[in-house]
Amino acid sequence: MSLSLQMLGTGNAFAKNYFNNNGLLLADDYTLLIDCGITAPLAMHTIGKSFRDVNATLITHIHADHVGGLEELALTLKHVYGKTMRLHLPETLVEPLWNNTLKGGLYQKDAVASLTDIFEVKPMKPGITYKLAPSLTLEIIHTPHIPGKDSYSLLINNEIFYSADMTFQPDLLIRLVREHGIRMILHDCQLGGSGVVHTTLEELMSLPEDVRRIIKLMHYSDEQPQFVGLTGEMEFIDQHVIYKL
Ligand SMILES: Nc1ccn([C@@H]2O[C@@H]3COP(=O)(O)O[C@H]3[C@H]2O)c(=O)n1
Ligand SMILES: [Zn+2]
Ligand SMILES: [Zn+2]
Repeated sequence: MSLSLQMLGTGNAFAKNYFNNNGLLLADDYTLLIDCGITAPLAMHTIGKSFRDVNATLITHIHADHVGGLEELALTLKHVYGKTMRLHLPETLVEPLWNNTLKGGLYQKDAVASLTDIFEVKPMKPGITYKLAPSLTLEIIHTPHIPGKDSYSLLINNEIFYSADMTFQPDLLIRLVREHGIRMILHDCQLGGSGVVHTTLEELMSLPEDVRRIIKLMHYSDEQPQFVGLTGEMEFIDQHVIYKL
C-alpha cells in the first residue's frame, strides 16, 4: 500500500507566492483532491495534472481558498470531458455550498438546480469511517474555525490528522497522539499575530515535544522563508513536492 501527499499549494488565503492550501492525496492508483480553492485549476496545470486525473474531491469548509475552484472544475469536466466529479463533503455543507457559493455560476434552468445535478454528491457525517478506496479511509472531525461556519478536519486511514483551517485545539491534538496513536499531523499555521481563526506557530510551539515531533506545517503566509529554522521539530511542507506519508 502506498500513500502520498502532493500539495497543490501551501499558502494561506492571501498568499501570493504560494497557491491555496489544497492537496492531492494519492492512495495507490486513487487520487483524492482535498479542497479546491481559487488557485486549484492553475496549480493543477502547473504540475501537469488535470481534474480528469482526480477520482474524487473532498471539501473541508466554505472559504474561497478551499472551494473557489469548484465552478471551473465542474464546468470543465462537464462541458469539455463529459464527466462528473464525485464530491465528498460534510452533510452540513451541501446546502450552503450550493446556495451560498456555487449556484450563481452553475445554475442552469431545467438542467442544473442543485449540487447533485452537477456533482456526484457523497455527504459525510462526523464519527463515521468512510472507505473511499481499497487503501484509503476517511473520517471527518468538526473543528472550530469561524463562529457559525462549519469546518471539518480529516482523519486519514485512522493514523494521519489533516487539519482544516482551525483554531488551536491542544487537547484534541494531544489526545489524537497519545490515545489514538496518530503518527502524523498536517496542520495549518499562522506565522504571526494572534490565532483568532487559525492556529499560530507560537501556539503549536507550546505543544509537548512528542506532539510537535510529528507536526508538518501548511497554510502559511508569504513570510514563510523568514521562519525556516524557527519552527522547532516541526517542518514546513512545500507545495508540489510528493511526500510519502
Ligand atoms: N473573522 C475572520 C474571518 C476571516 N479572516 C481571514 O479571511 C480568511 C479566509 O480564508 P482562511 O484561510 O480561513 O483565512 C481567513 C483569514 O485570513 C479573518 O482573519 N478573520
Ligand atoms: Zn484557508
Ligand atoms: Zn477558512
